[in-house]
Amino acid sequence: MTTPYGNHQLSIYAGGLKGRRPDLPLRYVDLEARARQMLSDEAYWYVAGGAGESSMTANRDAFDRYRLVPRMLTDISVRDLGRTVLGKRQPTPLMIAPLGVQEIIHERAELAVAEAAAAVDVPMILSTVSSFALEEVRSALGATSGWYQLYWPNDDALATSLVQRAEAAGYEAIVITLDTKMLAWRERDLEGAYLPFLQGQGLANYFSDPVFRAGLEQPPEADMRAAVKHWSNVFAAPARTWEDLARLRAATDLPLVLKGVLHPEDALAARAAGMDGVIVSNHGGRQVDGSIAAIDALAGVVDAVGDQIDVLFDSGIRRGADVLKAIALGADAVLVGRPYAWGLACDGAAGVEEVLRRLLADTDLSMALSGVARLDDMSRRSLQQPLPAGM
Ligand SMILES: Cc1cc2nc3c(=O)[nH]c(=O)nc-3n(C[C@H](O)[C@H](O)[C@H](O)COP(=O)(O)O)c2cc1C
Ligand SMILES: CCCCC(=O)C(=O)O
Repeated sequence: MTTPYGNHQLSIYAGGLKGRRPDLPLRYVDLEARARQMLSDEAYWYVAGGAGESSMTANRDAFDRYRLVPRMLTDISVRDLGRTVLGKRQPTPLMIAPLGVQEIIHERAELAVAEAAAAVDVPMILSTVSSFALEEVRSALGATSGWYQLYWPNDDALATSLVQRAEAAGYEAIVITLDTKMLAWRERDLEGAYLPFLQGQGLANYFSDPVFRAGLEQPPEADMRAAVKHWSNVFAAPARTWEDLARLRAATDLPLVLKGVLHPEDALAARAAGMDGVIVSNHGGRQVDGSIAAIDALAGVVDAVGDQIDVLFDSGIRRGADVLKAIALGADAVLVGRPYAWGLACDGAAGVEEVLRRLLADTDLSMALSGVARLDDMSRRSLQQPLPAGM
């Protein structure tokens, strides 16, 4: 994608102003506040909350300790935000992060997000715990790429079924999320006694799966409680170790990407297990509170495996400079999470689309004003070493 709002000051401001609607504030904090008005307290806190506050806050504070060092008098009149991910060129560095159970945010949930992703041609990673079945969401994406995020169930036949359904539907890669063998101690959700899955929300992929259904005495439509109980038994497998990846590797020809990698040695283990990529992420501070800020883990993982497998990044991307910093440190692409959830809450597909367009415009302008014309030319030379905490 080149120059979303052109090069002339008037067209840049006209482009930005076009999107300036009272129901979709421009600043992140205002957007989140507006979304909060649209949501129940429980749903808002489910999205906004973490496991405690420490790692969520650290994700943002750490970004501020990396500083761009702009260069002057380079030709930035024609720009390219494109990146190559898993061997395929995409027009922007953004991908849609898998966020589960989106029906608590908007009734059209992942279908609305898929339409927005298609409008901006940003590939979407669909969660296993989605509110619409993976086949329907794939259709809503049109020609835009989709990846399928697997919560690796405690039943090999179900895992194989989900992965093969994703492959048949046209998803181009499988993301295996490793950091959620169980949900963390999340005080906000515990306070509200809130777990939407227990009402059957976010379980469309399971309820439509023949292997899952075969494990039930009655279909979910006839006995929801039993179906939810079965889901909680099969959702995850705490005993799984690196050796088990071989069975998933054998179940599909699609590229496999591990999400939730923070330690360079885990990145090396991923490569040794034949994985095609990793996503450096602390799940937006929702799992191990007190874990390293995700951006602080990125350089170590890139240095360990970045020349051999793809390294993606999420957890704390809010504005253009964040995208640039992650790419400069060596990420091939970045996943956008909570910001699009707020766009979805405020205005469905149109809200998500607008949030993505604004983030791209900011990324384009910040890149250009840093003196870089092609995102592929961002490197650690554009960054100051991180400042010590508290500076
Ligand atoms: C409401 C919500 C639901 C999420 N659900 C999933 C999920 O189903 N699968 C997954 O791999 N990650 C899930 N995540 C984590 C995101 O994919 C991503 O790692 C995180 O949102 C990044 O942090 P940020 O949104 O603060 O940038 C979820 C995050 C949120 C906020
Ligand atoms: C049981 C799946 C949880 C979804 C998720 O990953 C999250 O809420 O962070």
